[in-house]
Amino acid sequence: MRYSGNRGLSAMEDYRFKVNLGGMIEILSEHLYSSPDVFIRELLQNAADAITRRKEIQKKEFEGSITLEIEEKEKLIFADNGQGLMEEEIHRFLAIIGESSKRELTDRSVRRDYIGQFGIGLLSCFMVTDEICLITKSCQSKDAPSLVWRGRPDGTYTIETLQQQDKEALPSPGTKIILAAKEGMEEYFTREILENLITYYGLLLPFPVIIRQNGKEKQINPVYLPWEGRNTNKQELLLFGQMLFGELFLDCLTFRSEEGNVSGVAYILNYTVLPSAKPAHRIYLKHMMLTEKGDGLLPDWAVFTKCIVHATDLKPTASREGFYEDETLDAVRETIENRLIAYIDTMADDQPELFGKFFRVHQLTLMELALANPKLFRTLIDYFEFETTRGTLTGYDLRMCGEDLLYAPTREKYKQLSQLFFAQDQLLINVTYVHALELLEGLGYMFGISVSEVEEEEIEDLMEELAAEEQEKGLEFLNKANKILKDRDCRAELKCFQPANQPAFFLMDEEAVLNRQIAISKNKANSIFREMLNMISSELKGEDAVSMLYLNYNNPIVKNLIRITEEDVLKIFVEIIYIQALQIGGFPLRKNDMATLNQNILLLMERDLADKEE
Ligand SMILES: Nc1ncnc2c1ncn2[C@@H]1O[C@H](COP(=O)(O)OP(=O)(O)OP(=O)(O)O)[C@@H](O)[C@H]1O
Repeated sequence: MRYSGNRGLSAMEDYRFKVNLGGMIEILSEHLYSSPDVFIRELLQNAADAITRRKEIQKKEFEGSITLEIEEKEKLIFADNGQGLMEEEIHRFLAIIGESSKRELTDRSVRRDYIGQFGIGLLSCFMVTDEICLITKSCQSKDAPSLVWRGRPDGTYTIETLQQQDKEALPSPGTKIILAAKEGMEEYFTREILENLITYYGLLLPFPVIIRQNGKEKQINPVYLPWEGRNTNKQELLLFGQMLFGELFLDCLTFRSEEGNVSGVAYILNYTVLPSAKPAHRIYLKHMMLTEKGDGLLPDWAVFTKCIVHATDLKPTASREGFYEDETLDAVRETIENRLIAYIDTMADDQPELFGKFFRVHQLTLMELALANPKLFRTLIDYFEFETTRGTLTGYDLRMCGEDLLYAPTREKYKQLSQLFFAQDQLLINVTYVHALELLEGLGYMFGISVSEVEEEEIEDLMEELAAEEQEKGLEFLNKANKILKDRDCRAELKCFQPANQPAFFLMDEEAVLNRQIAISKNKANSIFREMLNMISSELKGEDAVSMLYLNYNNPIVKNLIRITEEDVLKIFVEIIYIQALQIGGFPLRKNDMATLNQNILLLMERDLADKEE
């Protein structure tokens, strides 16, 4: 009892918090642990720590081992030959929640060689059982007795000392944990589930982990890291990956970071994944499976890999499902990142065939990667492909062609111009594919090549002026044609260009294209939407947005047209050429365009028939 000084107030008493263990277990199972599966992880972890501790105490060689004995759907016995516990340790470490023998006694800091640290892991067993029975014998004294501790979720426990002759007494140091299946949790006591779980969590443990059932034993782990120390060749590593992840991989590479003492293998997926994909890795801490999420540890862009990673010096979060973000983690990520980049870089030169496959499968991810990383850009840009008027060209072809690089910014523009550029063997690049423009601009920047959007002048450069006397001959015709096209916001010009069989080439201003699309949509739209479209079109330059119809003087039909004097006949031809040029360029046709075309074709047919009758 304590008194509150000399003020004459009543006595004040100190009370102790009490913990409702049932409530705590509920919190742990519902909020901290992702599923009851983790009880196997916690048991393995404690056994591994106990073996580490015994090695430390005994200072002489002994081989640790863990055995899981299964009584199908009823019971499991989880045994290790670790350090075991004395009675006072049981009272302290098992009975006080949050107390752990794995912290430094002096400053309570976390010991780097142990996996556990919080003193709550064992409670996870209550997700699958109503009683934890732990039989233990300490290695610290020759005469240490076998003790039986029984803990229940209501917070009560008992300790019993066994006599040496008792059947359950342990012959040598270690700990045995016996769990009976809680109602409804029998599936966690089946061979199938337990073997899966123990392999998943304990595959990389450095001492044998054995499953025993009906007198038969099976070891589930190789006891060494397959990618370290020994001369495991690539084929073997690929087989290991196939066994681990259950799929075939294109290739694999190993990595190692001294910081955090991290090493592992990155397996290259054999199929395309979206850059936003979240692959399932296997990330182990101190030989125990920790998480499938590579967040923070593996570069975000490494989506084309599945990795198995082992770390000893990274700090896990409380839920043990990830790592704390700190400088060490950043350094490890950078090392893995550099290794992957170097791998891609050298693969391009050393294994061109494999690189070709890799490149085809992961093109989209590699584009993003190249754009974010100048070093990789330099390697990869030569392999990306671009659609051009000279066929499909790679980045390498483009940077070696020795020409300025012109591109069409929209699909429509490319469609309009490609015929003209193609006919004169001029280069025009379609950048409307994902990342194409950024890659092209990056290429220009890196190799000092001019990259620009195609302008009207460049288009006009592909067309020749008519000789002076021909121009004069064509003037009257042009005036008439312009009169015919006036209502269509279009101006005609006479030029010479290739291909000669193309009578006209239509070039529409970007805003004129939009105007045309709006006009078409307005016809179909309801009144509110029509209002909106009106507002948009009023902001465009409207009247000034004039399109050009370049009539090709190299074309025999156009040459003949110039000689036609009857205006009604000329109108038929000019309108047909105009609408046909629209169609070739892939422009949206207005409602009356098709009607005009049909009407004109009929008129031509009538004229032709009338001529024949005469
Ligand atoms: N197999 C075992 N052998 C020896 N001691 C054990 C064993 N299992 C548990 N203990 C003791 O019980 C304590 C509590 O275990 P528990 O799993 O609850 O927490 P922890 O391992 O210390 O930390 P964490 O909650 O991070 O796992 C341990 O610190 C250890 O002293």
